[in-house]
Amino acid sequence: MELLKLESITKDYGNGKGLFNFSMNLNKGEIVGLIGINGAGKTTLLDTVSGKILADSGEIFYEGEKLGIDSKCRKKFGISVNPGFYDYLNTYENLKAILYLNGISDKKIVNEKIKSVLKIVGLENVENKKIKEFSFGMKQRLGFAQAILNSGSIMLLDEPFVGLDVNGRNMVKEYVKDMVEKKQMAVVFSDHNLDEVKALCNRLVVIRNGKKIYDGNLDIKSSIIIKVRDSSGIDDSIVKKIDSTTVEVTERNLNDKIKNITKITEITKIEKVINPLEKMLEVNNNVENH
Ligand SMILES: Nc1ncnc2c1ncn2[C@@H]1O[C@H](COP(=O)(O)OP(=O)(O)OP(=O)(O)O)[C@@H](O)[C@H]1O
Repeated sequence: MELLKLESITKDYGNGKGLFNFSMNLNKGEIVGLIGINGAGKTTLLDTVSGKILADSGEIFYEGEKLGIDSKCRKKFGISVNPGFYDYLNTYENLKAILYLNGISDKKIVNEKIKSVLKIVGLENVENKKIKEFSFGMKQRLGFAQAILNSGSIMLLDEPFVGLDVNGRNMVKEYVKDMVEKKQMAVVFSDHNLDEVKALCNRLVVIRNGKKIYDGNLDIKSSIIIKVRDSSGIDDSIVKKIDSTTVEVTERNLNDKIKNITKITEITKIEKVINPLEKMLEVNNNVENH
């Protein structure tokens, strides 16, 4: 079932930076990995959806209902991004503030919820520690605790694994998988690391220069670049012709395709294997560095 639909969201910061005509949907039970290099637009996308920043144009629908693009609307579907902290307050007080903002003030309930979430994120021993004394990894854990307390049917996590040790990363993965399965919620999380993303998500969205360049499953076949004597006679439906002596062949049914090519022309060299996702991120890198 579709929970969220984004239609042509644009947030233009100028100089080609921001988010451009970004559309996607989000269904119950999905864990979407949002991947892109630094500056690709991941945070802008998550902040636009959460209402932290205001988009220039576009539409957001929640369960088919059209919402405005101002932040107040988001409250109704309990979305969470890693929020900021009050540095001079301690762990308990920071989480209490989140619960108060969500209308939960009963002392007993507040206490129970905070104790339970601190146990999940492994911060139960630093309940009274001020955030200004926290390490980066501890802040990431606290950010995840805040996301848990804030989350309703959708959870948005901006680079939740950065700065976390192996235990911390596993804690986030296990919690997310468990919640999505039990509560049928939907999660979108961003990261640069393809392996980390693949280990958690069941759908992948790749963003480059503020635009969506891939949206689909993880089962993306690598392709192989083959140098041939002459590509002119090769059927376009079998391979992708790059130039007169180079073709790109996807790994699926590779042997059959190679047999077909060798019937028509001579293969002179098999050059390299390309993982399309890595290629997308590499190209992105080059573009961003210009
Ligand atoms: N308030 C702003 N004003 C102007 N430009 C901005 C603003 N916020 C972000 N940008 C620019 O928009 C682009 C996208 O930024 P964003 O933070 O969404 O990228 P990101 O994919 O989350 O990057 P990272 O992986 O480094 O967190 C970047 O080039 C960034 O410098």
